[in-house]
Amino acid sequence: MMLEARDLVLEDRLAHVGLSLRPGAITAICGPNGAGKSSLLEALAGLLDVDSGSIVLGDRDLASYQPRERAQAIGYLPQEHTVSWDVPVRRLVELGRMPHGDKRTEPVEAALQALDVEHLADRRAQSLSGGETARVLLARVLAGEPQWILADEPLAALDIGHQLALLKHLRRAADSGIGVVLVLHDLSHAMNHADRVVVLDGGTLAADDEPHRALAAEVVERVWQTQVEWIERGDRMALMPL
Ligand SMILES: Nc1ncnc2c1ncn2[C@@H]1O[C@H](COP(=O)(O)OP(=O)(O)OP(=O)(O)O)[C@@H](O)[C@H]1O
Repeated sequence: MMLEARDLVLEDRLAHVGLSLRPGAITAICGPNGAGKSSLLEALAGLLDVDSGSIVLGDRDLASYQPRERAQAIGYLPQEHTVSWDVPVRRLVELGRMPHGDKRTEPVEAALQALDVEHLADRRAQSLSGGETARVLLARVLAGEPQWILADEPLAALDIGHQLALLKHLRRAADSGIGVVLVLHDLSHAMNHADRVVVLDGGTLAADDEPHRALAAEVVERVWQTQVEWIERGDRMALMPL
């Protein structure tokens, strides 16, 4: 099922943004601070009242979905990683099954393993480090086995090893048909791991294309106002500030 933003307008935050996202791919949303990335992701998750326009999942307006049905389809990880309940980690991840109303343990164990947090399963959730918290909250999203994973800066608190492990996992999820949408500040990760990059600037679309085009040095210079050069090594690219 496609996930579409149709002519979205949100006061001072998004202006006439239109996007059509296909499942089975990783889409990165990039842009400078305040560009509207989190707002767009929240809107795509059906969590914002927009001034005009709509979000359409499949052939229906997302607003017409029951909250439970929407939560089964879309797993959303917000930018703020707050844990309000000091329950054991496994219990927190089990809450990801809530939209399904079942107690299946297999997706919970798979999510704990995928995010490398099995060893933390019996720890109190509020006792975790920042990166551990981020991984546990993403495990809760994965435990719900959503058709779409929408994650706001999922790599920000992670060390490089866990960043790459998560990107590999998300690639496998995308290859299995899940739609993955990530807000990313790290343009090298977006370049190397996304199938498509949406660049926002001041609440409008500055680019929406395959990574090499959307993040070409001239686009980065224009949108981020920073001079850069891409260094190529094999099939990997690294961003070099000039
Ligand atoms: N709840 C809100 N009400 C009004 N304006 C908001 C709200 N949240 C964010 N904004 C403003 O909307 C604009 C876009 O914010 P948003 O959080 O979507 O940007 P972003 O691209 O995710 O930024 P960052 O990289 O800093 O996380 C900013 O100018 C921000 O100050």
